[in-house]
Amino acid sequence: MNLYIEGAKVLNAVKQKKSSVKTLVYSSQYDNKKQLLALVCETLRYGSYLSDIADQVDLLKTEHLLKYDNSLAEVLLFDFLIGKKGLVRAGRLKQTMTRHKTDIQKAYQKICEEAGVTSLSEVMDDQDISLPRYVRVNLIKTTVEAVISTLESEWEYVVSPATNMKRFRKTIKEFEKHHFTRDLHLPDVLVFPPGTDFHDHELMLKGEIILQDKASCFPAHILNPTEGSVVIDCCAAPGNKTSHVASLMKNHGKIFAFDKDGRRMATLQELTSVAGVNLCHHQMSGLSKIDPSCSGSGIVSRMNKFTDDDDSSAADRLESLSNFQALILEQAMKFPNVKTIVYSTCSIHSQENEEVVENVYEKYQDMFDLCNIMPDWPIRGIEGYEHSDHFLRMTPETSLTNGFFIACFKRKDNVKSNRKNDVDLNAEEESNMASKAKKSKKHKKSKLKEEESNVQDDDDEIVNIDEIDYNDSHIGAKVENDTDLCVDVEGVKKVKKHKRKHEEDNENKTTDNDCHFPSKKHKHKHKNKNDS
Ligand SMILES: C[S@@+](CC[C@H](N)C(=O)[O-])C[C@H]1O[C@@H](n2cnc3c(N)ncnc32)[C@H](O)[C@@H]1O
Repeated sequence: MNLYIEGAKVLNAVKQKKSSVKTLVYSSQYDNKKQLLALVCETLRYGSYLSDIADQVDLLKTEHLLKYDNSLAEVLLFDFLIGKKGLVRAGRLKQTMTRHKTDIQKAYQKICEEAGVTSLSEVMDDQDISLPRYVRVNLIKTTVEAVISTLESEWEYVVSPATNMKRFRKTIKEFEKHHFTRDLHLPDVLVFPPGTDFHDHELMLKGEIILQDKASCFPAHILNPTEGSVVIDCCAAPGNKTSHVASLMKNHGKIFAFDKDGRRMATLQELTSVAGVNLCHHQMSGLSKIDPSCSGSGIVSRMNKFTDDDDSSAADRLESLSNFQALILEQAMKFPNVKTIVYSTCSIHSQENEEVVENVYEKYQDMFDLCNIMPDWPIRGIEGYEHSDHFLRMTPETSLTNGFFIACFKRKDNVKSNRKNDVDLNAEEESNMASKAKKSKKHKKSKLKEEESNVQDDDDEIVNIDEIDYNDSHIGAKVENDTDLCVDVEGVKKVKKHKRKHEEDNENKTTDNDCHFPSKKHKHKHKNKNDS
């Protein structure tokens, strides 16, 4: 089977909007899906230029082998001109292209000259959004000041004068390669130029810093757990947010980390262990029949716009994802002593965000309030939803992060539940959860092994390009338990605690439903154009 013929078939079907690139590539008979996906995506990226070159050279009219197939000409031109290895195993198609080599190169040069570049990849690089490298300081092991001081031997710390996001963006855009600064919004996050490589850095290896996109650092801050809190991380693996919550709790309190995927859970255990987290109980959860992934449509990838599903099967998928997300959010609301719930996704789709939150809120508004988180954050939920103003959105263009969505609920004062069944059910659930956690601790290793062999590999259908996992996403509902309730591994115990001074201080700082970020008078609205 020929790569280019298959590539052209997929490309034609995509152009006719028959299905998404991913679906078409997976249903192709061509063995090397990764290679096929890369070829189609790259050809789409350079599409208009390649089509221009084919026109200028008159390839379609002069070469019967191309059968008036513009897509075939484009995939061939891509590998002929731009692809790293040139045309591979193209047989007679290669001879066809080679016959026109001089004309093709002339046309390519002309286009480059017109664009003022020496190669078309320069044009593409300008169009790609590269996000800064965000580094989260692990407060369990060190302090932000200590990390800055260590890093100053290699990088230059820049004190940003920015007081708003626009200026902060400017500071970062003007960064030189060796610059870094503190994040404007999150006190434990440092910002470096895109592509800064920390993977082998000693601070990384010691677990003192963690590479985590800024957007995904917001949920833990919005949850704002005090030391000693009890937190349930519902979809926890691979554990970045779990370890962040532990860091904010200074390793004091309890975290129940749930995930249904044994392999990812093993990663969570490794990650939290390197980070020195020792308050975490890991648990495989039930609900395993529901499609686990969110669309991950907010994750910045050069290929995203070409691989994003926008066909009807994707609509079905979005629907089942949002059903799952609503289910898990409702589940969190049913815990009778849960005080704060943070819901986040790295999807840009309103079906997984505003719709999920508003539908669940409608059912539970007698018990929970929607918090007005970070009132001064300029990008709110999609307009047209009743509570858009209460939601946070992030986009690569505005916040220089992956696309992200966050909502936060707080239990109304003195309202436990007006639904008898919920309370009964929850006492049982909490008890189950606690005893499962105990069991899990005892049999952690054997259970993991067993689950790993049983678990369906969610990533089976994922093809990575440049190591990007398109399906990675955050269906994270985090639950901070009422401080009056201690969910212990022995079982559910109600323990009246004296509120500690720092908790009272914290309460005094927090007004109504506003979370702990400083509020500003002016609110701006932004309609997210990316939403579909
Ligand atoms: C995007 S990931 C979570 C990322 C994680 N919060 C972090 O910050 O590292 C979503 C997780 O949900 C898990 N998941 C999916 N369905 C689940 C279910 N029914 N119960 C528990 N976890 C589930 C998946 O296995 C996956 O690890």
